[in-house]
Amino acid sequence: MSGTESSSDTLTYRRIFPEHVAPQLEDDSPPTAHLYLDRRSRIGCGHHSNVYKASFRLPAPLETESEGYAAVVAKVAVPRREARGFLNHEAAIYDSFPEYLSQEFSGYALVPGIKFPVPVGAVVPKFFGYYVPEHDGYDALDTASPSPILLLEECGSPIEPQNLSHDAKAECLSMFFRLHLSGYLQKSAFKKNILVQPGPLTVAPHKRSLDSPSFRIIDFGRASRRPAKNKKDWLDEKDIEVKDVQKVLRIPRHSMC
Ligand SMILES: Nc1ncnc2c1ncn2[C@@H]1O[C@H](COP(=O)(O)OP(=O)(O)OP(=O)(O)O)[C@@H](O)[C@H]1O
Repeated sequence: MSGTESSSDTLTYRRIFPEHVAPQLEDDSPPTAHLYLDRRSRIGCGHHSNVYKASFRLPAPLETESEGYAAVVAKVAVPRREARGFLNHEAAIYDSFPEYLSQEFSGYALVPGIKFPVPVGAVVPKFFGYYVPEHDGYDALDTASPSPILLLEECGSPIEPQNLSHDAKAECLSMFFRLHLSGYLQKSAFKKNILVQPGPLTVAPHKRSLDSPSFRIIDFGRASRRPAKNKKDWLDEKDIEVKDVQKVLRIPRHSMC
């Protein structure tokens, strides 16, 4: 992959995750994608990273039927070892997520703690890969080198809990239940880590609208996976996370069963 900061500034990166090796092109060259990144397109920042809107041109014909562009966000770590560590960990978590966690609306289901069926669908952004600068002996934690890049689906802006309907809050909470059921704790329950964007309308004209909001949980730099043994601590942490999310969403305790 090559990354462009300005028209005259191109860097080459290689994909670490997903690990699978794409088939070589006929002339034996590796497939190449292009990321068009402009520092002026920053849309978010946290304690450990900056997040930019970017355009990602996929290699053809390997990743898609035809060559195409995807609107993505590029998350890069600030120059601190700890931040690089978080980004590495987050990339491994995204790489391990089952595919259904990033698939759009897929129906209704009963989830623990909620008495009525809730919509189930994507919980996390789609993962477009984790890339490191291409040079010998590259050390992702060495802050003298450019940061690796985590490429994700763009998922809107942070929620404002006071503006959310009852149903929307139930949907956000149920996303955390689905994440937990899939074996993950996010461990950073803040409103800035739940994003909302216009979602697909189920009735004509089927365009995207905030009348049908679409939510995603982001920021998995501190996330943990359910251990095979000694699950007690994990289950306790899960209960704490549910309470934290309820607080963030301003859901009164007595409304849960
Ligand atoms: N997939 C995305 N789509 C749209 N905006 C995003 C996305 N990911 C991150 N952002 C924006 O960037 C901000 C910072 O991202 P994030 O919370 O992942 O950074 P961080 O540095 O890991 O956070 P922390 O402060 O918890 O260390 C988010 O609050 C959000 O506004």
